[in-house]
Amino acid sequence: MLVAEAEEKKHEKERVVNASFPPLKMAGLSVQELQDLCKDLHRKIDVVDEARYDMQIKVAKNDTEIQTLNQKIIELKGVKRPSLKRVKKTTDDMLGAYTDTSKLMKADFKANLKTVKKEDEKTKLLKMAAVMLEKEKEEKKHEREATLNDKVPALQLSGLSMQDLQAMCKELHHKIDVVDEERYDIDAKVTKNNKEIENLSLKIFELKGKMKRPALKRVKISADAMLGALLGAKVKESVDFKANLKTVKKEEEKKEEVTDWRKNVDAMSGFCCFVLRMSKYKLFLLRHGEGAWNKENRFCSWVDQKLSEDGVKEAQDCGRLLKEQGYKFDLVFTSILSRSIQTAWLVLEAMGQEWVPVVKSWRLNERHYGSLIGLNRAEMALQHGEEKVKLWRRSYDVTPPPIDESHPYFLEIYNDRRYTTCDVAKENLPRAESLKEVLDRLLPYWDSTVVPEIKNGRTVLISAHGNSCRALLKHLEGISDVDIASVTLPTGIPVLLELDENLKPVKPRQLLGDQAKIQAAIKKVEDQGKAKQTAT
Ligand SMILES: O=C(O)[C@@H](COP(=O)(O)O)OP(=O)(O)O
Repeated sequence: MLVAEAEEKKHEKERVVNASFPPLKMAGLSVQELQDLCKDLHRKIDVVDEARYDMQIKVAKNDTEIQTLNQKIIELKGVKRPSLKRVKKTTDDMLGAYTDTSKLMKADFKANLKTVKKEDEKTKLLKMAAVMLEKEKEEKKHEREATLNDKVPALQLSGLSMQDLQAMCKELHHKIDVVDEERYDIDAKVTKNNKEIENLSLKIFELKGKMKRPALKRVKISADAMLGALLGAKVKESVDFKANLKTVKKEEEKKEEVTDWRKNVDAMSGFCCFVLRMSKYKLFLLRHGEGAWNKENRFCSWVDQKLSEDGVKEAQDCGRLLKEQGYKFDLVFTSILSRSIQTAWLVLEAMGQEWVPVVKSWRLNERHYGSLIGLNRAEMALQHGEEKVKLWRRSYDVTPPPIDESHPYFLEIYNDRRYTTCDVAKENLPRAESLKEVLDRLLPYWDSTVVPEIKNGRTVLISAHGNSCRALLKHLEGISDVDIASVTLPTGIPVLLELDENLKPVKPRQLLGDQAKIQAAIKKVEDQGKAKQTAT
């Protein structure tokens, strides 16, 4: 069986590599055409080699992460890592250690920082560390460029005969195959490592046994609705009967609190009230195209992942659709996470409106999923039940357990330079958020920065995330705390809101595009929280 599997993998690899670079056809080509072909092949080697190089770096990073996670598991199982020696060092010694890279690896920063009492000394050290990190990043960039240039030296075509050119084409074509095969193998390793990291993270999560049962939300619901639910009528999955029974004390409580503007509208005989109010402004909300971790079904949140290939296409399709429908933007707001920025760029490019200003703020970031970050939703549903995962993902005021320093992505997030640019100090940035907390941090930005632009007549696109857009929709449409749980946004689908002069919606939100596809995409996002077995 193992042999058969290995054979199958080999064929798959050959198929993929051959499909990316079909056989060489040189018959009948002129000298000029052969030169062009050489250039094209040379460029392709560059592209594949860059991809290969980046993946190799990722493998190295993942290997370190796997080691750290394994160590963590050993510790959690009770075998203690030998404690780090706390060396009392003067600030000058420490600064020396930071500037001397050979000592840098040995410095136990955490232990030492505790010994540095004065605040200004700590700041000095942190600044030095930031400079060091920046320098290291630059060095890595140069190293990358140097390695890539070495591997694919510049093309020399002048004075080559037709025969020479044909030989060179063959050589370059062969080289592409070699590099692409390497890239393929490394890619497979990245996928394997990702899976391993995911499993280890899950194991740690379980070992810590930290997961507190999130407080159940008390939903006010009418007695009739509850009886209906008990008798099998169609009810929302999120209803918590126990909590509800306690809230239903008197028959008067049958009166359901209606804060959803759409319900109010229904109560006032439907659409007539829309036509009474004029649409003054158009606002577009967009959840970015599919990100790498959306594809892997992992909670991505504040981890900075790029768009997947499908995500790039979604963003481009979205731009083309908006262009076809004749929309023009004056201003785009994004979060400070790459997937929302990349989406904004691709949309603007597809619309031919690249010049439109793009303004970024952490306040539009995805909801901070705390310690759930990096974990696979389906596996969490298997472990903790679909209901709980739904509460974490869709309830209004349940905050997931916070991220702490031992979390595998803690440093990647909080050491990122972008979080030194926020309008709150890094240590006051969230460690986990409910949807309510997202709205709390988003509203001041909306009121102070976005609203004035809209009221000045600018057509605004907000390219953000599933939950930051849901929070904004809740605010704008007055959706109730309960009903917001059933609002799900698919990736790459623009949501058009038509607003009156007070920025109140005058008609239901429109998800633009093929409605059947949109419904299928919404279902796909909802199903991410189901406990289906993931392939191993
Ligand atoms: O953090 C994430 O993984 C998703 C949302 O996850 P769910 O709330 O859908 O679980 O955010 P986005 O892809 O919009 O940036």
